Amino acid sequence: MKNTVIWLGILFFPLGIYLLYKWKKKRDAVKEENQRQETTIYVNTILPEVSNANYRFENLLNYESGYFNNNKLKEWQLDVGPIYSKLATQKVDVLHIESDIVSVIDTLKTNYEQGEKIRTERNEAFMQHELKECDHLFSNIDNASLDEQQRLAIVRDEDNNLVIAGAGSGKTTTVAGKVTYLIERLKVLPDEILLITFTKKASDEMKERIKQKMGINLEVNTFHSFGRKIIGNVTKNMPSVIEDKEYSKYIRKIFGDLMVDTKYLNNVIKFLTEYKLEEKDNKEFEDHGEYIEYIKDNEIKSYKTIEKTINGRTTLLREVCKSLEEVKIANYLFLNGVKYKYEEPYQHSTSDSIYAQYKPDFYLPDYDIYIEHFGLIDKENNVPSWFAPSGTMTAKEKYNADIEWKRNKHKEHETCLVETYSYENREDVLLENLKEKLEKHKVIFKPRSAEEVWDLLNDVAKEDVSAFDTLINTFLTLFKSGNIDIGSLNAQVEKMKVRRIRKRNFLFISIFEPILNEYNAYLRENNLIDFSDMINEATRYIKNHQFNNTFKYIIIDEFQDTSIGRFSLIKALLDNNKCCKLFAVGDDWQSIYRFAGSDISLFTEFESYFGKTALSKIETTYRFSKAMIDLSSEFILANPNQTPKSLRPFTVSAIEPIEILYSNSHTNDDPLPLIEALTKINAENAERKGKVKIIALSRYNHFINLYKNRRDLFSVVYNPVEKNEVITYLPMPHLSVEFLTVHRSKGLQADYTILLHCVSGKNGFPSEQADDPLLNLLLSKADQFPNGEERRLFYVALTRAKKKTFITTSVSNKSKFVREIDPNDTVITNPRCPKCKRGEKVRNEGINKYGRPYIRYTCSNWNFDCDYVEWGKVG
Ligand SMILES: Nc1ncnc2c1ncn2[C@@H]1O[C@H](COP(=O)(O)OP(=O)(O)OP(=O)(O)O)[C@@H](O)[C@H]1O
Repeated sequence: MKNTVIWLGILFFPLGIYLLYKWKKKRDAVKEENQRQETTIYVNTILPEVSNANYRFENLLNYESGYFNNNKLKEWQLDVGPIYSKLATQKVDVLHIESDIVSVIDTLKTNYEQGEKIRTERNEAFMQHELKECDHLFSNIDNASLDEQQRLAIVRDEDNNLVIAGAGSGKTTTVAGKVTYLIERLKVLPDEILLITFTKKASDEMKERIKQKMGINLEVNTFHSFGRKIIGNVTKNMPSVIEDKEYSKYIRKIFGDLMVDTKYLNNVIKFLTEYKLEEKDNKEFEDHGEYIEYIKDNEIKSYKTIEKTINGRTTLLREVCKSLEEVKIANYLFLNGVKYKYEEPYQHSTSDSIYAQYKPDFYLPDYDIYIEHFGLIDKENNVPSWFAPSGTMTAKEKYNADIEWKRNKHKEHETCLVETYSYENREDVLLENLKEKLEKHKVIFKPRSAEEVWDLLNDVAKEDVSAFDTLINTFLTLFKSGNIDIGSLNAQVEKMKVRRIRKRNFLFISIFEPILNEYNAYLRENNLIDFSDMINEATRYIKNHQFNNTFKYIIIDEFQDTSIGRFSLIKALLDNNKCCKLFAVGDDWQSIYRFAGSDISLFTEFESYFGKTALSKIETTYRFSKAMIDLSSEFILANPNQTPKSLRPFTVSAIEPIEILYSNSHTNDDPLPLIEALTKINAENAERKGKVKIIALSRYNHFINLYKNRRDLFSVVYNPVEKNEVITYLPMPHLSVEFLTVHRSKGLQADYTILLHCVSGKNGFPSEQADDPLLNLLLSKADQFPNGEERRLFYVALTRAKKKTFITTSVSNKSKFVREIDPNDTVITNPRCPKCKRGEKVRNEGINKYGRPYIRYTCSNWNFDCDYVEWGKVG
């Protein structure tokens, strides 16, 4: 019995399992079927929505709806997102639905998942379609037939569009083409287009072009005129704009009023006398020559005046010292009533057959104390790497041996020596340490009063006071145009690592802030605005929805020179109206207004500022030859921060694109190379009928006046109709020349360009005038390549001429840019000094004291401590 039960168990257990399995399977199948039916019902219910979504997508693909832009796709995807998410998890092919319905669902999934790819392919085809349809339109824009890239840039109609162009590639023509396309093809109303150009002159020209072409009065704005319109529109009480002249005059008045307060005056004096420069560390120089150039570029005269006889006449001149740190010590002694003599011969004779008499840096006659400033060593007695060795000694050994020699001399003769060091200056304790050291030797400090020092500065250091005045004006303009606040400025300074620089910046801000507050209060009280307010206020009104953007298109020319303030205005307009599109055109190689607040990164990193952007390139240049493209591209790309472009010429020309003309004068006011260029142009065009357009470009405005005022060479007549001056070259009166600064020449073209006085130095090209580093707090941090902005400016100058660019320079003072582009840099009278590498090797001939002739080469920087000597062979 027991066995039977066991056997039955063995027999029926698997059967039970099997039945259980069958039952479960059936139950699952029923469940699955129910679910499938449920899903089928659901799918059927949302089917109209799916079909509708597909229909809308189809519509977007339809050419009738124009360019399929990113926003439209995003909007569609956002809308369709919830249905897609539900369908994405379903296996549609197993549902009880008909195959055509499956395909509707699959279409939605594909459209959703591959929307971007479909959109791109569709737009490519659509643009080709537009090119065909608009061929007639594009075949005559400003009497030119647009090229393929120009046409594509126009029909590419993304939400954000950036056109990257080359010089002379027809940017302005493309902008005119875009406006024509929008109005004639897309039926956009002129009122729905906001066209912004960089200058008033450009906006007048563009307006005229569009009027002539289409008979339409389109408003063309500058950023400022547009900002002003918004303010007028919102406030109904149009404020007046503070004039440039009034602006500087008023800032000066505020400054003068603030100076009545002694504390404020003391801050100004401290800044001017102790912190005028943001000094470079000796380690920052590449070679001795660079250090010397730095010294030359900055003032190394103290405030003390001494008698000098020049050409038989005795005048009082500020005493020249050898380094900036020595100037600082000299001024400190002078302003504190401590009498000193600079580089007087030591009271005991030290000269021998090799060395001349020792001259300590300073001597205090009232106390019989000498001061030596050891300017080139750090705390560990190391010298800068560029400091040259001497004979068998390393530079460090030599410098330290010199120090020891001096110390020993003072010990030997029992004279009092006080030492100061360069590292004390870096640590910003030079002057307080000096005071302490001298007071130990009973030196009495009798500081001059603040008023006395201020009068003195205005007497002997007028240039310093006026440079400070300019610095404040520039700082204020940039501060306001960048829409910056004092809090963030202070925070920026707080983060600076070098104590001295931090202190300098805070001192400046303490002088600047009261001026800013007074100035803003003055504007408010008098219902005035300045140029920065026009942009900033307008932005604020848009952000507050007090002004609504009804434009469909914003078109901006010369976008490479946009500032953060202007960007904020555009961004506010775009955020205010999601249907508004942006079309920006520019050339990053021609960005030249950093000093006025423009930020090249707005162009080079456009997408990170505006969001998804379609890029177009226009690269055929209609202005100049391949030789000029090669030369100018190589020149601009020497700055590794410039993005490469492949420009190509429209026509072939064998003419040499540049010619360098030399003046024998070292200074840059010699008109001879200009006359030579005009004579050559005249000869080249003897047969030519019609006018030859010549522009003469100068880095600085003051040289233009210098030339224009040469009544023996030029006649200047004002043309009231064109509102410009006609300058005729008197020896060849059929030639007229337009004199412009390079900045003003942006966007212009001529048959010939004469680039004036490309010499080295502060007034040269590149200008070696360094901006105060304080301005870096407000200026774009993009592109820190040395002379980067000057290089772009030179590029602008090089690319204006259709035929030829004459570059004028001085034989003995060629600028580094001229050296760089001159294919056969042969005309150098004096080679560079092999030691400091910056000065020139100058030949001297003479008879020595033994009556023998000699030839000796020295460095033109000899008076700046470059002691290079080479003896030549006589006969
Ligand atoms: N498709 C074209 N065919 C022939 N000429 C053209 C074409 N497009 C532009 N041009 C001519 O090329 C010249 C340069 O054009 P434009 O002044 O618009 O260039 P740009 O890009 O603004 O130059 P830049 O940036 O150097 O100031 C003009 O004389 C213009 O008429």
